[in-house]
Amino acid sequence: MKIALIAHDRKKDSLVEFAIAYKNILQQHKLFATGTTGQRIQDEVGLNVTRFRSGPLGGDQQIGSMIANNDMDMVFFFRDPLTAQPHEPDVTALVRLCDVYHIPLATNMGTAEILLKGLQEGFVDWRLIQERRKE
Ligand SMILES: O=C(CO)COP(=O)(O)O
Repeated sequence: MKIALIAHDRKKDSLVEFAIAYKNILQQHKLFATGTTGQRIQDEVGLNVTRFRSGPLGGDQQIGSMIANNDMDMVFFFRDPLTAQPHEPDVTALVRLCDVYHIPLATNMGTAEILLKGLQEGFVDWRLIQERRKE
């Protein structure tokens, strides 16, 4: 499965901790990330990640494009609800596309844990069916 990892600055530590905790699951999948988030995941967790541009520089839209092309299976986007983002329209657009294309999306640690464990336990059937259709 293709998984996107994104975090606003104040949530990057949490996403790194999450990735460390669930490295054994995440390393089984193809990982994609916005620039700075991806760099931290590579450096501090040792996972291979395809890095796009930094979120504010278009990285969110690049991941959004994969979603729109039915080429992303799950998104972990640790958003900071307490800090205004200069690229809020990009954030909103990415979240909206997840809903348009029924892509599982976790925006916080609690949901992320359930989503990733559910993936590991085989509960994410719908996306697997979509993935098989692309073959
Ligand atoms: O701002 C972001 C997502 O909206 C994250 O971008 P970076 O990973 O480049 O910091």
